[in-house]
Amino acid sequence: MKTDAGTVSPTRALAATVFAFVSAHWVLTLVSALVIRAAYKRYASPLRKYPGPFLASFSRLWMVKSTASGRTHLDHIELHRKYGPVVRIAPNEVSIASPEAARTLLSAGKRFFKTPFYGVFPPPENPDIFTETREDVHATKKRVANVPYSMAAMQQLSPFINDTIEVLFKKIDEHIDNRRGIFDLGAYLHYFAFDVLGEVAFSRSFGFLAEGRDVDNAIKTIDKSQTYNGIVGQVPELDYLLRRNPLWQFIPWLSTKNALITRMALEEMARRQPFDKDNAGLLRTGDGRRDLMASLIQGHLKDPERFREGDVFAVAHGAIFAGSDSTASTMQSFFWHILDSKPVYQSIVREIEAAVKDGTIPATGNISWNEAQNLPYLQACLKEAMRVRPAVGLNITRLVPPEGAELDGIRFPGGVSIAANGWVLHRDRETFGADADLFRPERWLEDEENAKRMERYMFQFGGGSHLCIGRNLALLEINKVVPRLLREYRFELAHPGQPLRANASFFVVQEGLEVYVKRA
Ligand code: HEM
Repeated sequence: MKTDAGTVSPTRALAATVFAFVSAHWVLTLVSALVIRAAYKRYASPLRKYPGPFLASFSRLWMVKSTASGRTHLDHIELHRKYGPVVRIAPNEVSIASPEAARTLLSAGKRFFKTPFYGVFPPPENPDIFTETREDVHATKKRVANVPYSMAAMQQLSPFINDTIEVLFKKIDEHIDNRRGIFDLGAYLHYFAFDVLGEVAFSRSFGFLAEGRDVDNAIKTIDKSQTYNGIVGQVPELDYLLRRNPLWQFIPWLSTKNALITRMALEEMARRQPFDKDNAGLLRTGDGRRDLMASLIQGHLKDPERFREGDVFAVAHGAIFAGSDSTASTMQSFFWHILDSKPVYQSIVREIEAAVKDGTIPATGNISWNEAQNLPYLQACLKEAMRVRPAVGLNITRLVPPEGAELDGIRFPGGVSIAANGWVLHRDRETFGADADLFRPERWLEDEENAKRMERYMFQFGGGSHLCIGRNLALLEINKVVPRLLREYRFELAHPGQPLRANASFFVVQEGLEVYVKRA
């Protein structure tokens, strides 16, 4: 364009030249822009001093790739062995290996808040206790939910667990009586954990045990959804293009709206309407049992403004997602480890037999929580299984508060993400000993003081204000079913020495725990 005087303005001339260059060399321009952006991310960040994979220093691709591989827990162990205690795993994120640092990171009141990773877990429009990232809202919801999740309340749920144990034992007996050979104990423990939660949450069994299969592919659907959450959670903005995109629901195999578990939760919500003080607790059979949904409805009736109807649904429904794969994975790890080592298995069987003989545990029928606590070797094996194979395989990630913070002597700037992975933390040799990689239950029994110290650095249930709300239920369930299985049956691995197949979506979902089983 010409000026009044008929000459071209220098600015316009420059713009025209740049435009012409970009049009002619757009590939080169795009590549250069990406390189500059990557270099900026790599070098301008205060995290540049920390080592890590090259890809991770300028993009989140390393995290996406590692999560998609299903073995991110193992990747993180390798990373820390290679690079040391603080590793840069994304431009704005480091992973830490120090259990002391992790304790501070997860402590209540230190203001390390959840990252947007959690916002990807459904339903984003109505977060539950796990997915809520606003700390004040989370605290309100958790206060209400803490009541039905307390150990006292859980003890009242024992009859639900007992009923489910009976179904499991009937299936094992049928298997033995019909001489069916290899028994997929891992799958049945998975069905058991899901059915217990159906009973506990809605007074309804999902029927996995009774049918001996994944009815309606419900478990697969949850696992697929968790895989999506884990991967997309690494780049949460992508969720707007994918699951939060209105077109997503038209892709039938991706939508979870009609999944068995969601359908059941919705049916139960509808069946219990209208919520009122008289009937909220005692709905199913008039036998006085109060399930989780009933207790949450009571919480809602007490404070309808702060714990809304939608929260009742979200928390009860979320319990199935948070509590089933996690509990199943823990039991599978426990069984695999004790069966993989003949001396360990023999010690545990000896302990159970002696406990029956001296009346510590009953010879038949249910075993109570308190009775199971009197089996120290079994308890040590359980703790050790949760140490070497914690059920959560992905990182637990928190944001450093804006003013920055110190973790185990290292100062981190505000706004960066800090990741802690249980598989890494639980292998810390200073805390757990030079043989921390090994499954060795005796470490919990050798020295009481040391056992207490190790206990402080166990993260299988997370920590601080986000400590797992379902841990009492999970531990109760495990302590009721595991000693009873060990008392009544004898197991042998069908494929000795073959490790479990493990895929970390959020939880480490495991397969391959196949055994020969006979009556004790
Ligand atoms: C052995 C079984 C279980 C393990 C290993 C486990 C593990 C964990 C871990 C590590 C966290 C913290 C996650 C984080 O901060 O990112 C967590 C949180 C949570 N878990 Fe569990 N869990 C188990 C069973 C259950 C059960 C049975 C339920 C419910 C019925 C449950 C419900 C929850 C909820 C709602 C949260 C979020 C707590 C919060 O943020 O305040 N979990 N769990």
